[in-house]
Amino acid sequence: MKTILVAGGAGYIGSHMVALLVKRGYEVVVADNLRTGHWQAVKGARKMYVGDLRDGAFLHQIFTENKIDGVINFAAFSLVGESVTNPLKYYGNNVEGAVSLLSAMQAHGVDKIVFSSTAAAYGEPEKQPIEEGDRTEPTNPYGATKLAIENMLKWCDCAYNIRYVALRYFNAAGSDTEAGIGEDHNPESHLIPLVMKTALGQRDHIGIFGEDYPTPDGTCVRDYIHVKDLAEAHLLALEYLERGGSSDVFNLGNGAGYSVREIIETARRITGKEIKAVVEPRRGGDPSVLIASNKKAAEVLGWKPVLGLDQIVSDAWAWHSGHPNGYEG
Ligand SMILES: NC(=O)c1ccc[n+]([C@@H]2O[C@H](COP(=O)([O-])OP(=O)(O)OC[C@H]3O[C@@H](n4cnc5c(N)ncnc54)[C@H](O)[C@@H]3O)[C@@H](O)[C@H]2O)c1
Ligand SMILES: O=c1ccn([C@@H]2O[C@H](COP(=O)(O)OP(=O)(O)O[C@H]3O[C@H](CO)[C@@H](O)[C@H](O)[C@H]3O)[C@@H](O)[C@H]2O)c(=O)[nH]1
Repeated sequence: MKTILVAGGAGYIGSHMVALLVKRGYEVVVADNLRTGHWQAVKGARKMYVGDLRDGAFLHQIFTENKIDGVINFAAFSLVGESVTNPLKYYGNNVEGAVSLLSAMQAHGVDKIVFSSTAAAYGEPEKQPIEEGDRTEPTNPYGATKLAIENMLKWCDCAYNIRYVALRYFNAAGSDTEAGIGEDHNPESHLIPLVMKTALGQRDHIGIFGEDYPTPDGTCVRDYIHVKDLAEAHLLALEYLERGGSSDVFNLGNGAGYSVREIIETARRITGKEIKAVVEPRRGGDPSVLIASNKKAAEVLGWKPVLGLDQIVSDAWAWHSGHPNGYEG
């Protein structure tokens, strides 16, 4: 049985990864400092280590006590706006955490890593759908830290033969209703959970950040991808590396775009709630359209997302209506 270290496994996407790995018969070891994660989200892991990736002694203990076959790294700060006002917090956590993790892998002879990158690595896209070879020019420090780590991974492959898959996610959403886990960020900044909180009556309205974009209804268009489809892609990436696959970068998105207004309409239909929406000014740094080409992930990894927008919204609604206070109750 293979043992996988999931760094950031108590977070939103990481906890869904843990649940899938356990379901598919992997032994799972989690490392998380619980800064934004929740211990209650970690289901079925063999061990959970609470500590910081930047702490070399902490990682040395994990790699000494467990025979780790591969690593998946979700641990990062990921609030775009905060990264603009406090870039050192982002370089300090995201890049230093990755340096420390790769150093421990090198020291302990672990040679496979799957890394959470982001569509923010592209910045303002040159064309739609976005392909992996397109220009990468992040427009905020968050995206820049992820791109810096992708570059670092390239050099670590050359120097230490640590092979990697970097996965550039588009907009993750939804939940695993069977495992009883979901999205619980504080503060929450993502559109779908905020729409759910509005449907629950926890917020008076959802703000629509700008309606003067060059899109069909004037609101921003994004590619929403179910967190369970994301987790499946990581598993395929891990299996690809286990087969000897060479280091590479893949987009993970549905390949379809929905506007902010379309998301709110879908949520009204699925929840049966009114969901008041108010147009507000644009949020700085938002590209008008981000849609993934997922062709490369299909061809090389054999990944095909199967859960569309209705499933994403209904699973998000199941989680939020069943856990109105997140993991706290
Ligand atoms: N949510 C999205 O739509 C989205 C899109 C693109 C990329 N991503 C990336 O996916 C990853 C997971 O995102 P998420 O939404 O699940 O975030 P999250 O904040 O819920 O999860 C991150 C986890 O990492 C832990 N962590 C952070 N820094 C750490 C450190 N130094 N040491 C140990 N643990 C640490 C946190 O406590 C948390 O449990 C992140 O790397 C994020 O940048 C997310
Ligand atoms: O209250 C809100 C919140 C968001 N939006 C809009 O909804 C869209 C989606 O926003 P959000 O859910 O915050 O996601 P993004 O800003 O698109 O960023 C996500 O998706 C990116 C890739 O597409 C990743 O890089 C980021 O990590 C991830 O947070 C954007 O157009 C926002 O302007 C609103 O109109 N009102």
